[in-house]
Amino acid sequence: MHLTLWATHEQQPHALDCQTQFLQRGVETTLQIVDKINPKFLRQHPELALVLDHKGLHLAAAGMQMQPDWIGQLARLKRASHKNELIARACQTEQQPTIIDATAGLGHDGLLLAWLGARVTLIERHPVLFALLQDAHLAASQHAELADTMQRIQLVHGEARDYLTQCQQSGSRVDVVYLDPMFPKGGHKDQKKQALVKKEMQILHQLLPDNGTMDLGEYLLPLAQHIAGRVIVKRPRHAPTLTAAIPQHQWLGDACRFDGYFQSRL
Ligand SMILES: C[S@@+](CC[C@H](N)C(=O)[O-])C[C@H]1O[C@@H](n2cnc3c(N)ncnc32)[C@H](O)[C@@H]1O
Repeated sequence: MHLTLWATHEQQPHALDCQTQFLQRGVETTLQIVDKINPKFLRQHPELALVLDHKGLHLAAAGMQMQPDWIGQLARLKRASHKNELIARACQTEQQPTIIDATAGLGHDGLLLAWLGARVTLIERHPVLFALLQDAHLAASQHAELADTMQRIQLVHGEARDYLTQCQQSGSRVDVVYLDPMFPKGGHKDQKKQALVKKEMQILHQLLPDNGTMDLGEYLLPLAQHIAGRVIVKRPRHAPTLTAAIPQHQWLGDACRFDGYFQSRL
C-alpha cells in the first residue's frame, strides 16, 4: 500500500517517525511538507492521503478529513449510561466486564465501553487505522477527563482470527467478544439512509474498498464463542445475521441492532 503523507513544517520530525512506523507495518508513504493544510488545500488534493498537522494524524479524501478523535467523543460519552446505550446493555458494562473488541475501526464503540468501566482490548488489522488509533489513544491519555479510561484500553495490531485462535489455544477467556465487521456499502435496505452514511464511513470505505471480496468476518463468530460467554455482533438494523446461527437476544436501535450469542458453559 502506498499513500501520500501531507505534513506541516512544524510536524516534520513527527512525520518522519510516522513514516518509519508505517514502513514497518507495510505502508509506504511519500512525505510532502507544505505550509498550510486547510479545507481549500484538501479540496485541491482529493485523493486518499494521510495528513499530519497540529490536530494529529488524519485520513483525508474528497476534501473531507477523518480521525478517531476520541476527545471529540466526550460530549457523547458524558450522556452515556449503562441503561441508555444499547451497546452497554448488550455488553453488560455495569459488571465492568473484560471485552475483546475484535474489529476496532475508529475505536468509538470500544471507547464507549471502556468509558463505562469495561477493560477493552481493541484489535485492528489495518495498519493505517491502527496508526490512527494509536494517535487517538496517545492524545486521550494526556486529557484529564479521559486518562483513566485510556488505562482500561489496550491496542493490538493484528488479525482477530489469529488473536482469538491464540486465546482459545491458551485457554484465555474474556467476558465479552464484540464484533462489528464491515458491511457492504450497498447492503442497507434503506437507500435514503445509505446516502447519509457519515463521512467517516465514506473515507473508511475508500481505505477498505468493497471490490466484491470484502471480508465480512463471519468466521469470527464461532471463534469468539470459544472464548467468551457472551458474543455481541453489531449489524445494520435490517441486515441478515452474521452467520446461520440464531442470536438468543437482539437489542434493536433505529439504524443498527446488537445480536447476542450466549454460551452458558463458559
Ligand atoms: C465497521 S469497522 C468497526 C467500527 C468500530 N466498531 C467503531 O466504533 O469505530 C470494522 C473494522 O474492523 C476491522 N476488521 C475487520 N475484520 C477484522 C479482522 N478479522 N481482524 C482485525 N480487524 C478487522 C476493519 O479493518 C475495520 O477497521
